[in-house]
Amino acid sequence: MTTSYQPDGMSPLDVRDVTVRFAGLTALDGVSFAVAPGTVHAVIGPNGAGKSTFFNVLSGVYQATSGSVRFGDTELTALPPHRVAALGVARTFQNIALSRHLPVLDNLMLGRHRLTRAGFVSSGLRLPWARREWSRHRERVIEIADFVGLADRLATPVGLLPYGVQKRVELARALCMEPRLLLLDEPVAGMNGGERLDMAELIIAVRESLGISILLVEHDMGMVMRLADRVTVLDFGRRIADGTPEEVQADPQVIRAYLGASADQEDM
Ligand SMILES: Nc1ncnc2c1ncn2[C@@H]1O[C@H](COP(=O)(O)OP(=O)(O)OP(=O)(O)O)[C@@H](O)[C@H]1O
Repeated sequence: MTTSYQPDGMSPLDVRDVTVRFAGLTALDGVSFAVAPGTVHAVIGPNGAGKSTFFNVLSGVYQATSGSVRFGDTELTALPPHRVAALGVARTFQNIALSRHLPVLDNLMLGRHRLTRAGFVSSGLRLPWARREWSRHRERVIEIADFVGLADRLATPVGLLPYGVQKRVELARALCMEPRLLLLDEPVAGMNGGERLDMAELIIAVRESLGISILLVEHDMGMVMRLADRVTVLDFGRRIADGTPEEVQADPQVIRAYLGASADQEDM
């Protein structure tokens, strides 16, 4: 399971030998793995393992010290965040990054911005073509809101919604970018049990109905085991395992590094 990396030639994402160093600290150390199209791939590991650093490299926020990340035919590592987004890589954040005072609909329309011709948000809808474009995008946004179960919340300011519903709005906003790859950073953090199950169902629906590949960083192991087709495990910046949830769960190195760490914490 932890044998050296073999490119399969058809992955939407090929990560090869990615290393990230910050002034003397190696946050990622030669990490390689592949995300197969239309799958949910989880990246897990104890605190400080390098998961967020990896997401930041993928979305263009950090530059890798060395290595390559190919999305289809495109090398992502040298691109700034807006260019990565333009290729169809959308991201949600650990902490909700929405405009709390704006209604759900407006937040979702902002997610559409990169797909517009001249930016209807800034053009103020003065021109007829801008109005037509706005209507077309609004229709699609309403479809997406319906898909994620937000159709009756479109006029509500985001800040007034329960936390679990706000996380749903964030996912919907990412979908409004019509991504090919969705990066979900701890999508159920801070949620109660019912909200977690709802979010798990929604993530499965996104994969099955929309065929979008999903890369997931998540601490909730139950969630990872339920959702992921494949799991990559990091520890101190190194890949220590890569396989199906069952394979990874049974891997002694993973038990020691990750599950062992949480068992220690429970004992404390
Ligand atoms: N901008 C930065 N400058 C310096 N060190 C950093 C920076 N970002 C991350 N690190 C360090 O890199 C290592 C990996 O951190 P990272 O946040 O990627 O881990 P993580 O697996 O996401 O952890 P957590 O589960 O706690 O979010 C840590 O030692 C962290 O302190």
